[in-house]
Amino acid sequence: MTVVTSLPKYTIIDDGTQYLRYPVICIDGPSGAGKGTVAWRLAQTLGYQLLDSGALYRIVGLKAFEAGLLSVDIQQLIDETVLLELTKSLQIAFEPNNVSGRVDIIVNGLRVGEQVRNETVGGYASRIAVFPQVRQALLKLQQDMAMRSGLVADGRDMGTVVFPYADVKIFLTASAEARAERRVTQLVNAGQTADFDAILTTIKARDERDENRAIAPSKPAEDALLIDSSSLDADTVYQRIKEQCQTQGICF
Ligand SMILES: Nc1ncnc2c1ncn2[C@@H]1O[C@H](COP(=O)(O)OP(=O)(O)OP(=O)(O)O)[C@@H](O)[C@H]1O
Ligand SMILES: Nc1ccn([C@@H]2O[C@H](COP(=O)(O)O)[C@@H](O)[C@H]2O)c(=O)n1
Repeated sequence: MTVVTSLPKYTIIDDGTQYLRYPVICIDGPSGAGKGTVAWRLAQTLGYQLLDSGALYRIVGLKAFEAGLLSVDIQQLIDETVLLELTKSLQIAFEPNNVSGRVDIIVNGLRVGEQVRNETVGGYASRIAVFPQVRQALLKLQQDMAMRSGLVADGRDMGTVVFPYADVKIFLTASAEARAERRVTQLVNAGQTADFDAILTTIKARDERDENRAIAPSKPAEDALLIDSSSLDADTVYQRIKEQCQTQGICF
């Protein structure tokens, strides 16, 4: 029998104010490390909500591209004020999709297609993710998700910035080569062609941008458990994280 503990807890955040919140499990790490896969399984098993924070940045990146804010020349400056207005104009919601094993993204009432998940949009996301005002505009939406039920949050700065008080923090990584290989398999299984070298180059470029930006860089929280999944299958990763959750008092 699965016993789900999702009781609200009180916690004190910075300014001394007491907030009601539920258990939070953070899974941070680079693209292709397996965060989404394990986050989905944890959320399903525990009956928690799933925050796919990368999807937020992907949506803003895609909309910025469609609005002509992202030039092909990556060095060209982006107008942060315009980007902020665009970000604020987006009403974003998630809905679990049992077929894809990910959340569907609803923007201003319309479901966004799977194109948001491709590597090109991942690149747009990492270009707009460097802007402090954009990150700030997305912060409350993310934190509010922990006010309604238990939460599994997948991203880059879940444990360091968004939920510093989280019950469980995992930094899930894997070598760039292992992650590129997974992407190739994913694309081939979807009937698409895939160039390993091109994917590896793109992954490394995105890692570089995410790890070296001035605000909320991708890095493990001081109290995170580090897991390198390069030679671990997805089930082993899940079991390790489950053990860590149990150690922190989350019941399965
Ligand atoms: N431990 C694992 N071993 C091998 N393949 C894995 C493992 N975990 C996940 N995968 C596969 O690797 C691919 C990428 O996984 P997933 O989408 O979960 O990564 P991610 O970290 O969420 O990436 P992104 O941040 O880009 O969304 C998927 O096809 C998934 O099935
Ligand atoms: N908490 C987060 C999550 C994501 N990003 C940026 O979005 C890009 C896409 O993320 P995926 O997890 O969907 O691959 C990512 O490369 C980051 O640039 C972020 O900054 N913070």
